[in-house]
Amino acid sequence: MTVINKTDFIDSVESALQYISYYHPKDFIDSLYSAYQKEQNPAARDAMAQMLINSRMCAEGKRPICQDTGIVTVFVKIGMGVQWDSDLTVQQMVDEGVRRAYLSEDNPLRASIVANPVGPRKNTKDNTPAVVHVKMVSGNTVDVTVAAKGGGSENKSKFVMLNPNDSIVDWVLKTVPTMGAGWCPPGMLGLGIGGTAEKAMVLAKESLMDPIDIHELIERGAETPVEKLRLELYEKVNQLGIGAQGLGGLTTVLDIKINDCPTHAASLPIAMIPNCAATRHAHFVLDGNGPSFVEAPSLEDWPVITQEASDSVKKVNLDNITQQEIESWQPGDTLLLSGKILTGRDAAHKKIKDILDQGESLPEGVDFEGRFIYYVGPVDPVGDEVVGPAGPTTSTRMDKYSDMMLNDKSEGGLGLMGMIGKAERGDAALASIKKNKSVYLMAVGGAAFLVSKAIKQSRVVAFEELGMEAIYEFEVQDMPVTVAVDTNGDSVHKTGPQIWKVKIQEAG
Ligand SMILES: O=C(O)C[C@H](O)C(=O)O
Repeated sequence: MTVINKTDFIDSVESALQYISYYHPKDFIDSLYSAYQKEQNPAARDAMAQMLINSRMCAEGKRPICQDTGIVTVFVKIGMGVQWDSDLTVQQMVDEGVRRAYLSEDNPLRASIVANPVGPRKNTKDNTPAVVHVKMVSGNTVDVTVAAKGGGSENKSKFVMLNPNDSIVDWVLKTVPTMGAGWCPPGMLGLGIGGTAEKAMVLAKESLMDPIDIHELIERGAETPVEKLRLELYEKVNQLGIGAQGLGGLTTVLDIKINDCPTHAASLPIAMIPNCAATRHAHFVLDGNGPSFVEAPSLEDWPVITQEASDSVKKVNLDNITQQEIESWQPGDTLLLSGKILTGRDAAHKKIKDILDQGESLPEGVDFEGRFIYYVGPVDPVGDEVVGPAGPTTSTRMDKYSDMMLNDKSEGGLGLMGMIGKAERGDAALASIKKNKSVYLMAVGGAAFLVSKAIKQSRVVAFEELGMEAIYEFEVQDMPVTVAVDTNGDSVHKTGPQIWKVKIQEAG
């Protein structure tokens, strides 16, 4: 009989969560580096360069890869021969590990969990509770896989009940383009096939805990129907041309993982969950001999990459920007932004709308006229940092506020000049951008620590109670962004994938 001690379990969970916040798995680094080397679209290649540079900086500095340090998801397999020395449940022990890891003084992680999702969505402040899956298995150990799943990729999860003779490939190829770029490709797609609706979702999530090994499968060849499906989907999803950050390119997925199990004769449940560029998971086993700490990798596992200078880099001073200047920007231009920007994301936009709907005035300092907004929820700073990792959040979620933010003050809007975020904008937002001769710029999702180095000053302007969702004013210097939608409403997220899909087809 193995006795597992509460403290060993909690210490191991805490340590694993800290570890995955700053170390990408080696298989992910290798796979991203090989995609970077073969990429032919300069914009997608640059996005992957930023992700790789960011990853190495995080490993060196022990700071989070992404500002979204995720919802903690833990798979615990408990051997039937194990006895617990604990007054806490498994959920409580995991939550204690989460609390300690996220409130660390050396490397605080962002608290992203809100209670009462229907409302009032109040931040729990320590990133608890985690989502815990417990399975009883044979044996005398406790096997734990810890993951921290970003909200942007989790939001793009899909589920369908196909008929038994429907094509899984057709459904995946139809569905992936609808997911846009908010899941921060390139990453993995995890599929759960079979069981019931809820079983398929858990299978899909668990498949993402496996290492990237598609190239080994390509080399040895598929032997089972599931392996054949993995290879077919890997090839065909990449032929869609979506590319890194949805900019168009050769690599959209680094691997396709599939878990399957028996199902009802009438059913074919399919769950598909993407994993973003901030792939974070670690595995450890407790055998009664103390805590288990995952061994630190060698920095030699990371390639040393320098960003290639683009021909069309423009330096922009946002403090004296003119309408004429923004109208000269073309989709795909690289800009280095300096000056002051305001931030705001989901909760701040809702609060602004509620205030305006009640006919009240916005708090002092919240004046968006002629300014740029950055959609971000940063990590708290440590040491001499101005701000912790601060990469862009998915802009599409703010689409419905476009008219409110962009319309001229004379039309009841807030007169915002431009927006900075990640992923594509929907048709209503594009129409609003075009009508207001505004612009939308994108920063690279998954390069949060790198982006934060361009932020030289930070202060909270309003809504401090919203925590990371407060409105800040950042002073930035040479913050790298790409023009994603120009003042005519033309979007690189529409043209990029179209162009690269054709190029890939033509290359045969
Ligand atoms: O919450 C965030 O910071 C980002 C989110 O994960 C997203 O990708 O939209």
